[in-house]
Amino acid sequence: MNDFNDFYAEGAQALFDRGVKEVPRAYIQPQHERPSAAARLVPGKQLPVIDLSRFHGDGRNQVMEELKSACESWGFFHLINHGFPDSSMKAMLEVVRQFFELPAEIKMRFFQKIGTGRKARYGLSFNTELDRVSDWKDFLAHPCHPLSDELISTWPDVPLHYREIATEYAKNVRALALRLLALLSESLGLRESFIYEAFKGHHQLLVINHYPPCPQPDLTLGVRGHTDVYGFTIVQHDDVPGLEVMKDGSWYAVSSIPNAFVINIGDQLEILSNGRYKSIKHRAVVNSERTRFSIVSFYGPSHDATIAPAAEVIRQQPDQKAEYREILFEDYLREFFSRGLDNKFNINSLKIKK
Ligand SMILES: O=C(O)CCC(=O)C(=O)O
Ligand SMILES: [Fe+2]
Repeated sequence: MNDFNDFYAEGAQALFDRGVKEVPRAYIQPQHERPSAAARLVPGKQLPVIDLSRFHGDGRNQVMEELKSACESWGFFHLINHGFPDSSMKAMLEVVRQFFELPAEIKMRFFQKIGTGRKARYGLSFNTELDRVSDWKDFLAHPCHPLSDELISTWPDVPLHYREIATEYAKNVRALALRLLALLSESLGLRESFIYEAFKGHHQLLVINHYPPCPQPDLTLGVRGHTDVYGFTIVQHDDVPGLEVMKDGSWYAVSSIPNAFVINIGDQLEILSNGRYKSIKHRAVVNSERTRFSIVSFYGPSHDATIAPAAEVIRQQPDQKAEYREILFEDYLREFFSRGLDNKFNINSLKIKK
């Protein structure tokens, strides 16, 4: 085994626990990807904030406009007053902390080198066989829909209340996701149930990212720049900064608002909206002081759904032409998971050439 693989198997948490003072070679990003070599970090500018409670009142039209504009320009927004129980957010973060504190041999019971989106997975990098540079993180991922005893029995049985708390969290995420689906449909001028139906059986994948402190945070990344492949993403952060969003060629650091979620548009909604809504590149940087967690729920089509630009959206556009080819979501996911993070499958391959 070369040292690349040695370090790979070890993972960021183990390196941190061992007290390494230098980031091993396998974690060092090429110059142009490093946080310090990146485009300016633009201070002050912030993601739009959408207040979900205002959809019920007088401000509805205005908030709908804000939602539309956030999805068109940023592809990202903070969501506040979302009705998601605070107790469920707190309990999830706590049980997740406990999971990552478990001894490595217990977490490794769930270890898989490559993801499929179908099985519970403890991972040390996106694709342990193909990534040329590893992420400074470890993570736990598992599907959450359709929720059944059989599905839940495939989730980690440790810590003690993990399954119970994650079940509650998954139900709350789904309830929020269904509200967002209706609002996003309406914001595109589609009937309320349009995206709900387009996603067919629906898929919901939970990914919990754990970023231990890093001795040389300028050399590595928690997650390299990527777009999310599902419909949209619902992210719960703790209070440690790290998420950065690419806009107009610059990286913007996203602040954390207590009890808010960060929502972002994924590739499938970019396709369905014929490019009106943007699946924006983002990444996570790490720091030398504090452990950071993000609890990420990907929501989107079931594997057997075919995603295509919506005819009604195309009709509203000046060119009135589909910009993307349709694709079976299973094929999209297969491409995505079969590559390393360095060579990630890209939505551009579906763009119709003019
Ligand atoms: O940790 C974060 O804030 C972002 C993680 C992320 O982008 C992802 O898991 O897709
Ligand atoms: Fe992401």
